[in-house]
Amino acid sequence: MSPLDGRPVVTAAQMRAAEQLAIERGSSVAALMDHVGRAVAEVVRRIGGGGDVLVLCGSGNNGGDGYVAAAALKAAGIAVRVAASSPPRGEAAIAARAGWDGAVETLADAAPASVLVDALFGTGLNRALDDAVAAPLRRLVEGARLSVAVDVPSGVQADTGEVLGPVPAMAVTLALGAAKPAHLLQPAARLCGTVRVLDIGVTVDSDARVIARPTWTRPGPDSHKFNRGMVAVVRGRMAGAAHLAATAAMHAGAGYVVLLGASMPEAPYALVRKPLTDDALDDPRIGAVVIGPGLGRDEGMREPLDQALASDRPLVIDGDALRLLTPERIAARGGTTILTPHAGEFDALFGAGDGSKLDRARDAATRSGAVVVFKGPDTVIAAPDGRAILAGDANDWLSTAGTGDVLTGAIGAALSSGMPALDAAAAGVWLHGEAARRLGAAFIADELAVALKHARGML
Ligand SMILES: NC(=O)C1=CN([C@@H]2O[C@H](COP(=O)(O)OP(=O)(O)OC[C@H]3O[C@@H](n4cnc5c(N)ncnc54)[C@H](O)[C@@H]3O)[C@@H](O)[C@H]2O)[C@@H](O)CC1
Ligand SMILES: [K+]
Repeated sequence: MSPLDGRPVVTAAQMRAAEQLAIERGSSVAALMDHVGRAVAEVVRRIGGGGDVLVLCGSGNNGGDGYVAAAALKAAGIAVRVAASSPPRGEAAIAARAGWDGAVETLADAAPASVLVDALFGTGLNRALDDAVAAPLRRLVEGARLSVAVDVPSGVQADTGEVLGPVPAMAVTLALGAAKPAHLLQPAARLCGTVRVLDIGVTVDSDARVIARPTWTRPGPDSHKFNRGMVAVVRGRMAGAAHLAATAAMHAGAGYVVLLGASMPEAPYALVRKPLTDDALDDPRIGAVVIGPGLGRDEGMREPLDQALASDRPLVIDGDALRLLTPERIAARGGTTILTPHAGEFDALFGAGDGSKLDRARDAATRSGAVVVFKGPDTVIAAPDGRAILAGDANDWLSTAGTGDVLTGAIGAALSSGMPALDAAAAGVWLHGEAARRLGAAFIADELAVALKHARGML
């Protein structure tokens, strides 16, 4: 059982393919189910505090896992009961049911236990739960001290993170073999509680991963202000937003941050202010140009945006600048570009789609040729080559003005240090998330920008 950080994220189809490969190499569905069920039982025994257990089993292989777990718990001396939504279908699940020698109650009649194990539906869910299942599930989760979902909470769509109908929240979810998008994407992620990956003896790989602590070198004896990373932030109509991004870049560890479009010195004096002259972006030491926070969406702001697009410097584009662009225009730019849209900006730029957030971010990255940071309570970072990084579990207090500007600045700092674009985007998202976690509640964006230094200090 291990945390999600850095682990592959797989769809149901990818997971089935990995399982199929394991089967071709000599395993079987029954053997995998046996492995899973026993591993689930071991975790439930450890975290269940010796309390009695009720295992809810569905008709598919998720239910099969449940029967194996129940039998293993019983063998370990735990008081365990089983209730089923319908009889098992499929050879392995039928065999697993046969391995359980106790009674099988109906969901409607089952009384709660102190520990509830939800093995009703996993990756095979294809529609909302019937009320005859949803209502007892809710009642039994409410009546339990601890609820544990096997693979995903029943009622969530594993690939998209959609919640099909009202589904109760679990305390713990045991992701089998690998994380699924639903463990990170909202609204499903909120219903998963603490997610741990359970090794099931199947090798999985994917070009999507869960965000992990970045590798971001600290200054050394050879460091000076320019080789630590030089960030140029373009100021627009609302100077405060660009100022937040610039402050964030400094506290994320950039060596030299210049605010372009301003000239009067003012605090903080570490922030260099210069006018946005025609050659302002020509300095080859600039490791990242940040444009968009507070830029303004009026036609007058097209000029600085054109200048930034024409420059050969790595570019981070956020906020208003995204409203003045098309994916084709960004793709035509070439070079390194990172886009950081929230949902509204994303829809305006790429169109409102109905795929999963992961699919939409990937499609946007392909179309624009840019790394796309599709931010929100869950953030998906996608690269044009198909790689993706998912970050869940954001501090809800980030939903306040200016925090997006801070993220843009943090990503700018990472990019300016020479990191590849996908890594830089992920490093900025990680730092931003960690700073917010440290601040706790009701912080403001100015504090978040400063708190980046504490998160940076952890690296
Ligand atoms: N494929 C494998 O080799 C393994 C799969 N494992 C488990 O198998 C799960 C996937 O198994 P399945 O593909 O059998 O799928 P599920 O066990 O998730 O359930 C699918 C079954 O439920 C029905 N169903 C779907 N939505 C329903 C709804 N709302 N109401 C009523 N019935 C509904 C489907 O028609 C199907 O019969 C994984 O999540 C995992 O727990 C593990 O046992 C390890 C091995
Ligand atoms: K489940």
